[in-house]
Formats: sequence, structure tokens, C-alpha cells
Amino acid sequence: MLEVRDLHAGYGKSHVLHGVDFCIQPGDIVALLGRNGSGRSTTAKAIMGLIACQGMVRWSAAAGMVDLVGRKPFEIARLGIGYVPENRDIFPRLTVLQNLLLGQKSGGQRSASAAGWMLDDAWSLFPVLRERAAVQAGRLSGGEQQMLALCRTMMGNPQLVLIDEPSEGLAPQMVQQVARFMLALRERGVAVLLMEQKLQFALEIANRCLLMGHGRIVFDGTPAQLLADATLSRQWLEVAG
Ligand SMILES: Nc1ncnc2c1ncn2[C@@H]1O[C@H](COP(=O)(O)OP(=O)(O)OP(=O)(O)O)[C@@H](O)[C@H]1O
Repeated sequence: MLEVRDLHAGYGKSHVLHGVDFCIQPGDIVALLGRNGSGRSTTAKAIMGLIACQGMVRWSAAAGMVDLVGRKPFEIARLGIGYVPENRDIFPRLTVLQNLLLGQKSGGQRSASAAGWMLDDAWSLFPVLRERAAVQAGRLSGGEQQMLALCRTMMGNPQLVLIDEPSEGLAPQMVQQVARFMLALRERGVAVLLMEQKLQFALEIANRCLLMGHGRIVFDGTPAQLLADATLSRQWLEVAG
């Protein structure tokens, strides 16, 4: 469904991605792992059209196969790819409900056959959001803001969602809720690309993992394969919880 080939991107003269290759299939939860600064967020920004890039990013949308390179972020969102950036990107002065309804407007078209993601889905996965529906998003705790950011993106009805460091700064109980959220997405056939620093969290929920190093994918396999190779972790990952 998403095929990334020979992707190059960076910031001005700083070349960060040096030919990234990977694929994501429907219902996959793929963890993109690597040391700090290895280029995980840059990969997400390049796929979303937020920074200039070269290479190929093929996406099978409802209308057929399209190349995303050179498209604008709003077009990419409408084609069915959601993005939850590390800073969560919610509107702090709007209420929880207003944030969710805005998310509905920014996403792709709902097909007649697909029920799509509804407010009730957000409420049932994260009941605290319903309780706080009329509260300004800026007044929520960090964990609640993360829940809101995840649900807001889902209101756009993406088939693939790129989630950057969702566990960052969250209490362990909240991290478990985020994990349950991702497993609920998989049940609906939504694919996830998870940029994560916490190895244990990522490997518990992912069915595949990619390791980034030197601006490329240096490993693509299952969590079990990664865990079986201590050299890989030593070489490409920091010790992470
Ligand atoms: N806006 C920017 N301008 C210039 N350089 C940047 C910018 N954003 C990131 N970089 C640099 O690009 C490299 C890759 O950063 P990126 O954020 O993609 O890494 P990461 O793997 O997501 O790790 P982290 O979680 O630490 O951000 C780093 O060297 C970083 O300093």
C-alpha cells in the first residue's frame, strides 16, 4: 500500500536521508527505530510532503496508484495518510470536540462502503475525551493531549497513520492506552508507521520493525529477528526502555 524507494531528504545543505527503502502493507504496525537524530521524523515529514525530497513514495489510494513526491501535505492527507507529529499539533484554544470535528474535515473521503472513524470510536477508546469534550485542549494533561491528537487524526479516516514518538513523556499506564489504540487500528485494517525511541513498547505492538542508520534502512524484519541479534541493537540503537 505504501512503497518508499530511494528516498532522499534533508534540511538545506544537511542531507539526512540517503536512499530509504521500505514497504507497508494494510494492517501492518511497522516500528521505525533508530538512535536520536537517525532520521525517523525526517522520513515521516518527507512522506507527508512537509519537506522537499527526491525518490519515490508510491501509495495505492482509492483512485489507484499515485506518487506522493511533490504533493502538498493537505493532498497527501486527503489521499488517506494521517500524521501525528511529535509536538501533537492540536489547537490548544479549541475544545476537545472542536479539535475532533476539525480532524474530520482535513482527512480523506469516506467511501460509501466504509463506515469510517466516528466520534463514538474516539469516545469508546478514550472515555476521558468524552468527559472533557467541552474543555480547551490546552488544559488537558500531556497524555490526554496525545489521545486527542491520535483521535483527531483518525477522524480524517486515514488508511495509514504515521505516529511520531507517541509514548514521549507519558506515564506507563498512558503508554498502555496508546498501545491499545494502535491495536484497535490494526483490527480495522489501518496501517501504522510508528517512529519510536522506546524499544520495548515498539516491539510489543509492531509486527515488523525497521532500523535506521546512516540515513538508510539497515534492518527490516520481525521484532523476534531483531531481538535475536544483539549486535544489531548494539550497533544501531541506544539502550532504550
Ligand atoms: N528543522 C531542521 N533543520 C535542520 N536540521 C534538522 C531539522 N530537523 C531535524 N534536523 C536534523 O536532522 C537529523 C535527523 O533528525 P530527525 O528528527 O529526523 O531524527 P529522529 O530519528 O526523529 O530523532 P529524534 O527523535 O531525536 O528527533 C538530525 O541530525 C537533526 O538534527
